[in-house]
Amino acid sequence: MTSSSRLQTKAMGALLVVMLTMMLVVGLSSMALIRDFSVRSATEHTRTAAEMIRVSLTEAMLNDTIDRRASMLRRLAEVNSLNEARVIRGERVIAQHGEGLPMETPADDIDRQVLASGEPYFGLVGGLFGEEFRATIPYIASSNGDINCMACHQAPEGVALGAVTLTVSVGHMKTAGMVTALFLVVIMGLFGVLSMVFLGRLLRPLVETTQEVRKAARLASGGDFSQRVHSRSRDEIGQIANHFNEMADAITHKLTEIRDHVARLVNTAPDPRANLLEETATTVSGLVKVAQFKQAIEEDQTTEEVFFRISEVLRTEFGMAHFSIYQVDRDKRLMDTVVVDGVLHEEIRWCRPDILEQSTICRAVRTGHAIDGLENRHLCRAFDSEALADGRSYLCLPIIQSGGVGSVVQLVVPPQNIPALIRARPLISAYLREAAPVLQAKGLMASLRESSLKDAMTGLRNRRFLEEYSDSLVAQCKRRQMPMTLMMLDLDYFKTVNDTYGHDVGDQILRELAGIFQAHLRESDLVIRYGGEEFMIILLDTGAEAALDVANKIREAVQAHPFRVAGAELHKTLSIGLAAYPDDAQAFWQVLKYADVALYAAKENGRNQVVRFTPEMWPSGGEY
Ligand SMILES: Nc1nc2c(ncn2[C@@H]2O[C@H](COP(=O)(O)OP(=O)(O)OP(=O)(O)O)[C@@H](O)[C@H]2O)c(=O)[nH]1
Repeated sequence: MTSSSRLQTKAMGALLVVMLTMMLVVGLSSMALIRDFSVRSATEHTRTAAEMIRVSLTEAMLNDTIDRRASMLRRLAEVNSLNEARVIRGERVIAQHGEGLPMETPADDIDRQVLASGEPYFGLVGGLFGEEFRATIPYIASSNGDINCMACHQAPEGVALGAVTLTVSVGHMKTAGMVTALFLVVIMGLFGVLSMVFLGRLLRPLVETTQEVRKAARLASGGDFSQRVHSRSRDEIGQIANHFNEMADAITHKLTEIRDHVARLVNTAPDPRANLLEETATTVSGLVKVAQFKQAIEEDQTTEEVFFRISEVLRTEFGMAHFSIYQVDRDKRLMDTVVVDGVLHEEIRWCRPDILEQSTICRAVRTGHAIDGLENRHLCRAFDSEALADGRSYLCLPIIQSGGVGSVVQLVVPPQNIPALIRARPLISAYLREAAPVLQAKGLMASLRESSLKDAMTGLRNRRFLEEYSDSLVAQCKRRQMPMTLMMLDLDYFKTVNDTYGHDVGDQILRELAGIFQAHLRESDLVIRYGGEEFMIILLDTGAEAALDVANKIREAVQAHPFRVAGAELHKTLSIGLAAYPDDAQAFWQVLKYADVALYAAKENGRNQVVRFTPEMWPSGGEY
């Protein structure tokens, strides 16, 4: 049963209870009133009859016809519609005139009590529902009035000479009362039925309206605001329907507006069949997370942190298990994996490895467009053939930075996860759109920083790099308990090159020299242009002895190298000073100074040689 019909049932039930109570009260009270009336009229009737009997008996006594009193009583009873009329003698009369007729002796307690008390008795025979009324009325001796009782009776004033017991039928009055009560009850019953019909008609618009409002509200709570309520009247119920409809219109309008705005934000077409409320709420909460994500990545320090955060979003927010994030080096046309399946710097897994060497093999990099391998799995030839055979699909989303593809997010799913990825795609794209400018800014910052630590002419690290990283180099050596050797290198008689061939040729020689250094060193060794034509090489995890070999190899390589300048072939030599940490000194800058002192010694000794620092070279023996 619906709540609205419950309302109707309640109202009808209440009316029914009221009507039944009223019928009962009216029925019973009308019966009681008629009974009361019948008792009163019977009382009056018997009083009158008693008086008539008294008068008749007195006259019979005076006329000496008292012997015929029995038949007289019968006639009087008939005339007065009495069922019974019986005269009883009191003790005084019996004493004066004898017992009299048998019927004249007291028949019951009431007779005796009335004679004794002199008080009349009136009552229904058989209780409240009796059909006969009985009156036993005493005849009191009195000298007053029109007849003096004491003239005939020897009795004191006020004594009951006798009494008369009369019974009269009140059955017809009882029947009349019941008929009246029944009539009233029937009338009220009819009135009740009419009231219920009327109430039902009155309640119907309320019931139907509330039923419709209830249904519409239930649908609205689930996000469907299409239901409208039919307005049935112009009263408050009709107004409720109208107000509800206006409210539903306003909500639908506003929500549609919000949904369209939100859909534009995530670059997707709103689905008119989708649940308005749920769709909007889901997208808005997704966008809130995107905004939080943006705030977080802006505070990240490196692009790597940003990529890892994207990876975490893919894993936790979208439940992606398999994906790759590639970073593209546009200048060199290379690309590299940053994250694979949530792990940083993992081996390439979901594409042919040759895309790393030639980024244009990657379709997303080449075209700058999203590559939708969910619909057509054979769209990109670089997708891993094993994954393809496993039935997996892919979606590759390029991240555009500085007008080109800076990175690519590749999502790999089994067939059953394709619909979920299609649904998630707009929001994933929203995340990547937010990440793009942040990655660009961070990349720019990183390259700016990188360039500020590099020498523009040779591409080697500069003196500023040394200033920034010397402490961490020492800390690293201490932590790993490894040695480190510093070399100071200086071209011999470089001034003459400048003077003879000009500065440009001098620059070219310096650049070539940088190439020779790098060719003879390990990846972990650091080559720094210390200033002018002076260079510094730091050999990590290398003691002075091994470093001497490296230094000599470099020196020999430079000596053997033909610098081709202005159509001529030029040979240059190099002097190298060398000092070791921690053997020569504990402080970095002191080791550096000692290397410089050794270089000076090499120059002094005739150039084109490697000199290892010895304490005699620093006669003061003091701290730097
Ligand atoms: N072309 C060019 N020359 C530079 C650069 N930096 C320093 N030089 C020159 O290198 C020369 C260094 O000369 P000096 O320090 O007198 O020493 P040297 O001629 O190399 O003789 P040594 O005593 O053997 O060092 C100077 O002429 C500088 O102008 C540079 O970046 N490019």
